[in-house]
Amino acid sequence: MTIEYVADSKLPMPWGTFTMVGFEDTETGKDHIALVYGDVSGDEPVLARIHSECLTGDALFSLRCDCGFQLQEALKRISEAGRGVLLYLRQEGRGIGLLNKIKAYHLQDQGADTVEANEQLGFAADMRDYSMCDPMLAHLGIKSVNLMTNNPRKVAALKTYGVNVAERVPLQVGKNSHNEQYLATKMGKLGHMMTEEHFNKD
Ligand SMILES: Nc1nc2c(ncn2[C@@H]2O[C@H](COP(=O)(O)OP(=O)(O)OP(=O)(O)O)[C@@H](O)[C@H]2O)c(=O)[nH]1
Ligand SMILES: [Zn+2]
Repeated sequence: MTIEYVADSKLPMPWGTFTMVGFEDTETGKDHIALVYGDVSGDEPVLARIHSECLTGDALFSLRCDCGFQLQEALKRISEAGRGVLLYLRQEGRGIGLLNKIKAYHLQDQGADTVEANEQLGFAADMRDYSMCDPMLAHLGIKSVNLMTNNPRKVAALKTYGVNVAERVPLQVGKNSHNEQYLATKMGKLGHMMTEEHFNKD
């Protein structure tokens, strides 16, 4: 994995003006971005979201998942905290790509759950790679993070790639009648930590 900084610019958003930093993985040609808010230098852990691309949820308002809601909530919390970072990783569909995710959704329309659908297509339940995160954070001068996620396996994977996760911060938003089953499968089969009380509060 070779991550190279390419360019940065301002990105005004509804929650404030972030700095968008573009990186390229020169081995795969994939691009990834960091959205940085405030001063993220120093020893104090930085509030962070490591978000995997979900075109349908993040950009197209899909209610099949919770991704878009989590993206917005994370950006809002970062701006409220005054400092933070969101890494937006281009690994759509837990790493299987957009077209395979549509195939997986088709299987889910016929009754499979999110894990079974991946398996029926010949993929593991989660094909994501987090090796780009530590070099991206290092480039930004971030030493440790308080990570917004419900996924303890993501925390464990990040630690094996050298990311210093000081704390896991729950990020439960966006539950609706279309994604109830999907969220239940994430809890039952993928180990996500979510509680009814948390959803009720959001
Ligand atoms: N293969 C597949 N990918 C999906 C599906 N629904 C969402 N995704 C992808 O899942 C990724 C987000 O992962 P999630 O499992 O929702 O959540 P997480 O990032 O592991 O955990 P959190 O940090 O708590 O959000 C994005 O890349 C989505 O495109 C699905 O049904 N099948
Ligand atoms: Zn999604």
